[in-house]
Parts: sequence; structure tokens; C-alpha cells
Amino acid sequence: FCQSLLHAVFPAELRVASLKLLSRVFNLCSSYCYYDITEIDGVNTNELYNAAQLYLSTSASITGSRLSLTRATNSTAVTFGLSNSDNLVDVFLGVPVLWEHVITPRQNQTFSWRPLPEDKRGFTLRIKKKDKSLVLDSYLDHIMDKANEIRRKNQDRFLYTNSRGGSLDSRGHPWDSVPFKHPSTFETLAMDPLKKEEIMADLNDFANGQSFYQKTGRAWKRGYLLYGPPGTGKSSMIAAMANHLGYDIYDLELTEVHNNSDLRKLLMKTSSKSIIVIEDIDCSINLTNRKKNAGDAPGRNHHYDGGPLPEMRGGGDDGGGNSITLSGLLNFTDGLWSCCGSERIFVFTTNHVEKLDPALLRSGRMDMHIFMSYCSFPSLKILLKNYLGYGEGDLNEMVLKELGEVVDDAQMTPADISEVLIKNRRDKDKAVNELLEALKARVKKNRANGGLMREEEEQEKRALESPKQGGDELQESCNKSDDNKPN
Ligand SMILES: Nc1ncnc2c1ncn2[C@@H]1O[C@H](COP(=O)(O)OP(=O)(O)OP(=O)(O)O)[C@@H](O)[C@H]1O
Ligand SMILES: [Mg+2]
Repeated sequence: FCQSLLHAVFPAELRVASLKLLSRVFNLCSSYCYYDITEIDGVNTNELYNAAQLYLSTSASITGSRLSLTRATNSTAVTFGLSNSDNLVDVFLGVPVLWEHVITPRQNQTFSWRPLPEDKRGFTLRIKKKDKSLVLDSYLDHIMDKANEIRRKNQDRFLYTNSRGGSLDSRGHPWDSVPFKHPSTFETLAMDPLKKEEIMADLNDFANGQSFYQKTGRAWKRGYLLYGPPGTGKSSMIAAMANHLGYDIYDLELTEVHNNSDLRKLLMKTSSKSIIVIEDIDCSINLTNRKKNAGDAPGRNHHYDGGPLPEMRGGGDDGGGNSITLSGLLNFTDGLWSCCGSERIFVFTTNHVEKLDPALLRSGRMDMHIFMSYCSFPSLKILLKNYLGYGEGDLNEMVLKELGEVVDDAQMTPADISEVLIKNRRDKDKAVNELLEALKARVKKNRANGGLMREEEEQEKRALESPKQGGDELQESCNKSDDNKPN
């Protein structure tokens, strides 16, 4: 209205000056202040614009009347956005904030190294002047945090590997990545439900523990050691952890790392909210002789050179190409460099926990030791439910009892059992009968070969007695479940 009045009354030269004056008077009288958040700031993309768009997508999905829908590459979810000139009120700490999405055609195209979009997009944020400090102090941070959270939830996770042997790609990254689509979850994982709950609670405490770690002066990281025979679900557990927390996985192939400094560089290039995995740690490096390593000349330390295990070579110090030392690995997991990011989980897996150096197992490095055991009765019930759809009470009581009687003595891995079930999944009765037969046959074999069982038990016992165990509660639960094992 004011503008049309100006056009009618004032000559052109006076108009601009009057408009400026008017807007100044208006700003002085108004109790609101305005912030423009444009999509492109000069030639750089404005992160805050993208964050605001994501953040508002959660509110817009509920209140907006005309919405734009987008689905990013690799994303599993659709996000909603505000259309041109749409408004939305968000409330932060009891303070209402008005957002308007403004899209205007870009007029004279200025010179730029990259083509700019045809229209200018931006949000205008309106807030009462008295609440200005709130916006600047915490609201914008809140938006960034929430947007990151939404992004993580929507986006598929990535699995990174250092298979290029430390060489960098064009963007200077030592990691290769692929979208991570492993379907394993804690629901599909067959293990003692009590143990499972404790692990999930521990993971949740970790993920929500930022202030706790800050308060106690600890680096925000946690180590898990998964040990047990092959096929008991160690790798599946890692995938379930990543899916549960929404973290990326960095699968570190130690045999591809040449020295401690490369190891550190790899660590520096990992993002927060990730799981760093070293599988079969006992096969990757000589982990039994830290003192000897420390005394060795640099570059002549214990290392893995792609040949037989160092132990097999009698110490493994033959000066080959790789020179990762145990102390290098210890620093990787618990030294100053391990804190160069935050919210990170280290997971080591092994089939032979007794081969590992106690220094590697101590709390702070491997906080929780998780024994992945042969299939127990509760685990078997989970497999029957997942593979054949047998819920509680669906299976014949007698058959269930028979299965329960042999499953512990059979010492079959969940991998072995799931194979029998997969093979016969079209005929449930046949699957159960065949499983029962397989379990009984295995019990017979184990009894005939009594030494095998004792050896496994010995390994388990040694592992449980290994010094300075972390995750005491979980360990107790392992002990409890082991008490049920047959002698
Ligand atoms: N606890 C389990 N729950 C559900 N499925 C399992 C479990 N353990 C094993 N499996 C099945 O067996 C297959 C092999 O398991 P997985 O690779 O996790 O074993 P692992 O312990 O990592 O073995 P390895 O020590 O040889 O690496 C998986 O694809 C999975 O389907
Ligand atoms: Mg594995």
C-alpha cells in the first residue's frame, strides 16, 4: 500500500530515499526482527538453509497445506518441504518463531565458476526482538543438530573399507565406501534375550551419553570385543549394532595398513557416529608381545606381512613391509588420537580370545567382552520364529522339549542351524524334524569325541578369566548362561 502511495505522490528520485526511510521507521516501530537464510551465499551453499529445510520438514509434514516432496539418493525416506511463500510457526523453548519460504526468479546472472540455479531460494525467519539472543545462542544450533539427526535417520548407512592400502582418492580420502544394507538387527539376532537387552541398553546409554562423557572427562567412545567360534553371529552383531544406532561402519583391514602413522591417518578420516571394526584381530597382527615391540627399532617391530601368523613364525619379527605394532594399535583405540572425533565405537572380533594381549582387553579399550556362544535354547527359539514363523506356543510341546534337551549338548552354531532351516523352510515339519536329527547326530559325535567339548569349554573359561574384564554385568550374564551348559 505504502509503495503504491509513493508511486502516485513522489517523483522517481525521491521514491528510493523515501522507501529507505520508511523501512527504517517501520523497523524501529516493529517489535520483530528478521533473518534471511539464503540457499546460496555468494557461490557457497549455505549449510544453514539445507539444515532449516530438513528441520522444518518434520513440522511441515504435520501442518503445511501445500508441500514439496523430495527423496535424496540412497535415502529411504521422503522429506516434506515448504512451497513458495508458505509460512510455518515453530515453537522453541516456548517462543514462537515464524518461517517463510521465499522463492524468487534469479535476474541478471552474475559470473560464477559454477552454474547457479534459476531461482533464488531462502527462508525468512521472524522473531520478536526481545527473543533475538535466543535465536543466535541456541535455536540455530538446535536446528543444525536436529537436521543432522534427521539426515542420519533418513540416509542409508555406509560401509567403508581401506582396501586401497592407504592410497588416497581424488578428494584425499583413504576409505572406499558402499551403501550399507545389511538386514541384521537385534530382532533377527539369535542370542540369549537377557544378554541382548544388556547390550542394547549399553549401546543406548553410550549414544545418549554425551553429557556424561563430558562430565567425567572421558573420550566419547566405547570398545566391544566379540569373541566365540566361527558362525556364532559376531559379524551379524556388528551389523545389528550399526542398524540399531544408525552409525556408519569402518571395516579396518589391518593387513592393508603399512605402519602406525597410516593407522592414525585412517583414524583421523573417520567420521563421528561410526563403528570402527577390526575383524579377526588375532590373525592380523602379533598381539602378544607389547614389551618386545616397544624395545624394537622403528620399522622392525612385530608386523604382519601377508604370510603365516607371526606366532607361527616364532615372534614374527622379520622386517617385512608392514610395521604396525601392538602399541600403535593400543594408541589407535585409546591414545590421544582416538579422541580426534567423538561418538565412536570400536569393535574387535576374534575366534581366539586367549591369543590377545591383556593390554588390548582392558577396560577403556575393550569395555565390554561379549561371548557369542553356540546356539542355546532361547537362541534356537528366535531362529525358529525368524526362519519358520513359529511363535511361542505354535510348536508341538513334545518336539520343543526334545529340541531343548539336545540343543546345548549339540554345540551347533546359529549359522549351522539356520542352514538346516533355510534348506527346508517350505516344509516346516520337515525343517524341524531334520533339525532334531542334526542336533542328535551332533550330540552323538561330540560324546564320541569328548575332547572337543572340553577344549571349547577351556577356551571359554580362559576368556572369562582373562584379566581386567570390562562390562561386568554382561560378563556375569555370560557366566549365568554358561552355568546352564552341560558338563
Ligand atoms: N546369532 C545369530 N543369529 C542369527 N543368525 C546368525 C547368528 N549367528 C550366525 N548367524 C547366521 O550365520 C551367518 C554367519 O554368521 P556371522 O558371519 O555373523 O558369524 P561370525 O561369528 O562372524 O563368524 P566368523 O567368526 O567366521 O567371522 C550369518 O549370515 C547369519 O545368517
Ligand atoms: Mg565374522
